Amino acid sequence: MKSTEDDGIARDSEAKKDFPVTTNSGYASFIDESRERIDEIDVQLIELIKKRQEISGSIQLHRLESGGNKSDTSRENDVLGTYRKGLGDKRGAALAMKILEMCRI
Ligand SMILES: C=C(O[C@@H]1C=C(C(=O)O)C=C[C@H]1O)C(=O)O
Repeated sequence: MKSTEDDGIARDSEAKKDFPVTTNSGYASFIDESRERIDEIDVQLIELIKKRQEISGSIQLHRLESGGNKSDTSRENDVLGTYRKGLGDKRGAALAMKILEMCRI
């Protein structure tokens, strides 16, 4: 299995402690409960993305209606920087680009 050092992603070291993953049923419970947590996170992420789309869209629309450009490259670079700082250069940039794309009207 990859270690944190290999890929830069921290592991949830607490997750497995509640389960005797040395047995088949313990392992299945660990997977099931971990997936439930992932599902909850995904629901939250989707809600946050939808909220971001609404806010971003209203800024873009306002700018368009005032005769300006939809996009603002300087601000997009700041957003890119935030994600790179938080998630690492490669993953951060990839996610920021996707989110910016999804928020364009
Ligand atoms: C929301 C804005 O408009 C656009 C959308 C952005 C975004 O989704 O973060 C960033 C810059 C702009 O291209 C903004 O200028 O803040």
